Amino acid sequence: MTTMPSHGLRCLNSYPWLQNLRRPPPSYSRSSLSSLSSSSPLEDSEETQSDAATNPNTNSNTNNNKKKTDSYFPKRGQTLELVCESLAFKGKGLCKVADTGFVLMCHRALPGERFLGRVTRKKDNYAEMEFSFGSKTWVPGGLLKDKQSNASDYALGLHAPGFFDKVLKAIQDCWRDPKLGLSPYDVRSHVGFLKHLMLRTGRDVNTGLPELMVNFVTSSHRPELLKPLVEKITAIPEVAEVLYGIIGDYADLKGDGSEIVLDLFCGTGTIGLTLARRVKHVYGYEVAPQAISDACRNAKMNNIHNATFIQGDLNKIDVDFGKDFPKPDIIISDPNRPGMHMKLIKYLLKLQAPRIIYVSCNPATCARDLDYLCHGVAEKNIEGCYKLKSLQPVDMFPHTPHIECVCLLELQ
Ligand SMILES: C[S@@+](CC[C@H](N)C(=O)[O-])C[C@H]1O[C@@H](n2cnc3c(N)ncnc32)[C@H](O)[C@@H]1O
Repeated sequence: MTTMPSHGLRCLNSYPWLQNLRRPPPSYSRSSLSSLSSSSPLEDSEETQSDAATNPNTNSNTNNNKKKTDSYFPKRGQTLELVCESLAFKGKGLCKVADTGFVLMCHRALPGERFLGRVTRKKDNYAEMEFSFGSKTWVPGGLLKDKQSNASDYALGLHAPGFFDKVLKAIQDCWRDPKLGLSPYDVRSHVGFLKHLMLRTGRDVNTGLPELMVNFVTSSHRPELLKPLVEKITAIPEVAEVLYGIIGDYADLKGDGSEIVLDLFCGTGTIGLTLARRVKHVYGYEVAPQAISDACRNAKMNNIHNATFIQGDLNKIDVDFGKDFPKPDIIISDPNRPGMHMKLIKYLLKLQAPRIIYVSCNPATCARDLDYLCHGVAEKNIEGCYKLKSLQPVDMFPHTPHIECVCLLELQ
């Protein structure tokens, strides 16, 4: 976990009053996936690779008995022409060398793409590669002569250029202005302010219009320094957010301000706060003290007075948990990658709130927890009592294998 703050700009079309929310950077909101079991897709994909590598379908039987020549096994650093056949674990492209059928795993390759790649890592039976997308005129110097006529065949380019351009241009036009006092962060000296700019895209599900989320990661909490940049960006109409819209729809609030919302793993409180004006009270739980203080600050900045944020470890709840708040009508749960602890699952099954909105960045633990909530835990003699009513994946991390899912569970 890092204490590095980030400054997330949320300009929500449907919540024009809520302009100042902060959200933790991914490094502290999403811990690493540690719970892969032995039957994980990782192992499956490695088996597939090694089978395919020793039995490439282009050469099958005859080659099984024949010793592979040296040229069959790519060397580290070698550049090869590849075709991506399918996606494997973590979204890596399962690719084959065009001539020999040798299998390689490649970050960011998509099925159907033909491209040039360089071998970065070799294991016993397969290799990993990386490749850089660029304009179609990009071909490594040494290969330019040979490949020039085919260069237009290669699928290159990470995202449609131009989509982020307006935001990038607005930021580039002003961040170097000495009057603003902004400096780039230096990783060696740890001096400077601006670390990363994260741009994420989505589409309004109703209108189909593009939307952008802009996240500044900085070395210290100095929102006043970012103000001129934020003002520039908020003038761009596509900067908006869909996740909160889906959660709002799933919450299906009565609108009479009578409901209690429990926001578990609330982080900086963004989800609960988007609902707060239409409910009686929001209670947020979160383990990180700095996130709790950000949540309180977010509430204050947005003049929200019916939200209470409580610091506590949801993996260590005991019989007293729940005494600080009335029975909720709606529970939001947005755990990090390991998902919910069994103690919390048991608590939720006992509490029986009418509706749970489960937000997850890890489909594996999301599926596990939904299964527990719906079907119970047989080995612990616990019965499930929820029904999955709806599930909406949101592409919060375009061009990566990661996906955010919003799930609506209703008490049966
Ligand atoms: C995916 S983020 C949720 C972000 C949040 N919805 C927001 O808007 O900022 C998960 C959050 O769970 C918190 N967390 C992780 N483990 C926890 C635990 N055992 N108990 C309580 N909170 C925890 C993390 O610190 C992080 O803020």
